[in-house]
Amino acid sequence: MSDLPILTAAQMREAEQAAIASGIAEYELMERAGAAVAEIIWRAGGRRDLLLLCGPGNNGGDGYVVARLLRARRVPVRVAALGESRTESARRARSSWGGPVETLEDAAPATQIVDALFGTGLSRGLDSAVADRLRCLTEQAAFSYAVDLPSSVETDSGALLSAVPQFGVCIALGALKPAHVLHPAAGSFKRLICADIGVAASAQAHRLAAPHLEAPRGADHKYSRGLVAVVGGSMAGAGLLAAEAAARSGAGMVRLLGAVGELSGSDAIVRVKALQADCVEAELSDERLATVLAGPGLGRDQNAVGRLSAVLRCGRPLVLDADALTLLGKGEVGDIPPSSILTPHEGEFVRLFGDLPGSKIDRTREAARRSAAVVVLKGSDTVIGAPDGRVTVATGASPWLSTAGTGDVLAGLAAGRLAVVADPFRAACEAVWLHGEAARRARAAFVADDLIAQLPAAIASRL
Ligand SMILES: NC(=O)C1=CN([C@@H]2O[C@H](COP(=O)(O)OP(=O)(O)OC[C@H]3O[C@@H](n4cnc5c(N)ncnc54)[C@H](OP(=O)(O)O)[C@@H]3O)[C@@H](O)[C@H]2O)[C@@H](O)CC1
Ligand SMILES: Nc1ncnc2c1ncn2[C@@H]1O[C@H](COP(=O)(O)OP(=O)(O)O)[C@@H](O)[C@H]1O
Ligand SMILES: [K+]
Repeated sequence: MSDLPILTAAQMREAEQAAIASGIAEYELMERAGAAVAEIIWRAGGRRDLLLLCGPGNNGGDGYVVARLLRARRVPVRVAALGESRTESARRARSSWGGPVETLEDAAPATQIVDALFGTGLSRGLDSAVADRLRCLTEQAAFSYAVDLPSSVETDSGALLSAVPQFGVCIALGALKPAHVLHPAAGSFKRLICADIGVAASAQAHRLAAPHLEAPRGADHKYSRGLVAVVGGSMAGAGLLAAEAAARSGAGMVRLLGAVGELSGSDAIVRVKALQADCVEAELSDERLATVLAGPGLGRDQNAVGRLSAVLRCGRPLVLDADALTLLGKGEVGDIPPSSILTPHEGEFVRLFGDLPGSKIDRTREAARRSAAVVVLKGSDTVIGAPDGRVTVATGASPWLSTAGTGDVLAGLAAGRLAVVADPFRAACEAVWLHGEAARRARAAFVADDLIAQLPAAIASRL
């Protein structure tokens, strides 16, 4: 997994224009795109018969290049087009193909199908007859490819503008687009390949990459490795899950502040009786504390408000989750201290920041800017935003994560990694990646505790 750049349609056009200004002709970019796609299809499908569906723009142009190149390798290729080509490069690619062009309605199914109808230029949903035909042909093929994007997905938001069939492979050209990583669009293909076409793309948004972690050094001790306090509350199990995750995150020591004696769990976690706000305040004055986590199981009553206020005043790097976010959203406690990590799910996010416009990437970035905090907006696509505009998006997390308590594990993990690396954005990225990796290792039907058990192996895999 690499930290591939993610570009919006406009940013991609800018990158393309810069490449053209540097002396690469637009048609040359189309040839490169077509060659990259043809190579991928050739390697997987060899001489299996293939049907290319070509649209009117440059996405269709890429398709004609693919058709020509695979015909040259003696693949039985047919082309079906949606009208005439409307750009100069696409017309050139079509005339270089020079073979027969069927209509979409008349085209018979094939073993391999390539959707080169629309890419970043899609401006509205497909006509229902076109969407139906695309679905039918795709479902009947054994191998299916979407060139750049599945036709019907909105490039910048990942929304579906009309029904999208399930593709086997999506081949992103030059860079990833938001629709490659954001749901629902990111669920419309099984595999994603990003083809390099020589367009230099620098971006503030990237796909989350596997982190490089460091093992403790000989001179380290439990305090130098990071002391984490987890401020528990009325739902003690959630606080314990978070504390257990923090304890297996690489941090040196974890204290769980709350009631003592009523919970099982690891004896490595130091239970500290701190039921009232003043006790929490006293405990959080320990200079050695590297991070404080509040939220999982905190509760929402007046006692929780008092405890959270003590947390917000303590001056340590914070991770705020669950009930802490809900109380902040209600405006019942103070402001969010800068450099905190916030880990909302969609509901908590809206309660905190309202109904922000734009894609999940835009909304997370704006929330991070407004709060001066690192915001981890969770879900099947988790977006991590920093106040300076950097964003990473985690893809491919196991849907088995949709089970109670996994958010508490993520919050504990984020607090632990923050204690280790002292950089909120890096800590949040590491935590999200490790969480996804623990889920991958736990395979299926796991509960939150099983994720925690997988954390040491997930960490060991990145040392
Ligand atoms: N960027 C790069 O570096 C490179 C980009 N390359 C490729 O270019 C692709 C982008 O090409 P593109 O801009 O020509 O847009 P594309 O998606 O082909 O379609 C636009 C056309 O479709 C039309 N149209 C839109 N929606 C419609 C609908 N629902 N139903 C019917 N018509 C509809 C729209 O007309 P409209 O009616 O909106 O005016 C317009 O005519 C990109 O994805 C990649 O594959 C590579 O070649 C090389 C390097
Ligand atoms: N369908 C899904 N696919 C992948 N990850 C998911 C899915 N649903 C939830 N998750 C992840 O599981 C965790 C759930 O967190 P949260 O909603 O706070 O649950 P809880 O409060 O029960 O712990 C988050 O890390 C989220 O990203
Ligand atoms: K396409």
